[in-house]
Amino acid sequence: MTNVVEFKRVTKSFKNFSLKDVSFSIKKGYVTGFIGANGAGKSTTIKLLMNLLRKESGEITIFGLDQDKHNQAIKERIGFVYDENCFYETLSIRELRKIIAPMYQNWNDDIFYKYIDQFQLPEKQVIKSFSKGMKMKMAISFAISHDPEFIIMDEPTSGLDPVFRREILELLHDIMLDEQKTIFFSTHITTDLDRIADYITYIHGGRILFSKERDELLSEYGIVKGSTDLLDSDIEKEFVSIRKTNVGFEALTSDVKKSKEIFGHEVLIEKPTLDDIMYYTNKGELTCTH
Ligand SMILES: Nc1ncnc2c1ncn2[C@@H]1O[C@H](COP(=O)(O)OP(=O)(O)OP(=O)(O)O)[C@@H](O)[C@H]1O
Repeated sequence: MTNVVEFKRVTKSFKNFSLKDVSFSIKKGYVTGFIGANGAGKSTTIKLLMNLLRKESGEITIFGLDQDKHNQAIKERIGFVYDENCFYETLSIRELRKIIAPMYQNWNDDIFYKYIDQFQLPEKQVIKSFSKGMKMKMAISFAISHDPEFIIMDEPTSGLDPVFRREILELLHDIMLDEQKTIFFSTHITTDLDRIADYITYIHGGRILFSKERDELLSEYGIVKGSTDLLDSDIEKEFVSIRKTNVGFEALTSDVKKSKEIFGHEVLIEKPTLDDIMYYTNKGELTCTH
């Protein structure tokens, strides 16, 4: 399987935060959801990917090309949607199109107007009068009209109501009907990923905790529930993290098979949600590092 992106041991430090040896890849032809808590390093990673920030060490290749040597050629093939609106707000869509379209060799007005019409965006109205949802739809329309093969989005659904979110996810779904396209997007809303993501990359405290196929992740991990009498210190080490209450324990395992071997039918093992995996993994990390 081809990788569109490879991060190899990338580091970047700010005064109070650093990305530490970040390595992961993004598979061609799939949707990868990028999850992590507030301040985990998602936007920083995306800015590094877009070459908007300089890395301190490591290597980033996109389409097999070195990011620094082929910056312009790479940008032609990427559509980028950023969470903060960087469009000039006193312009209208029509005026902005005149500025943005000539920047791309492959700009395609048929694609652009298809989405402007589909989203019912007013072409002549100033952008500052748009709602958050309209701005996001507009940003996506601009980002995909040069027919990019790789689309990167920083929190495209954040702050949008469920109807807008569903529309954005349907648009992403449409884009993915072309099997050559790849999407990488960050989000806090893990239920959005249930609808669309094939792979999940999880960042926590500037480190990638896992980057895996979603179905594989959800079948390897499980929530184990049982009586605390079943636990001892060795068994507890088998879990990512554990929560004890006065009625028993609840824990996340990253190896359902092994938990079944250990406990047999004495526990209940449930399928986790991505939120469960994030919650228990965060908890485990905190237990290990503090
Ligand atoms: N230019 C900068 N200078 C100093 N610190 C920065 C800078 N950019 C980001 N940071 C810090 O790096 C950390 C990670 O920020 P980042 O925006 O990557 O997180 P995030 O995962 O995208 O969070 P959120 O989900 O809240 O948007 C934060 O603590 C932030 O304050």
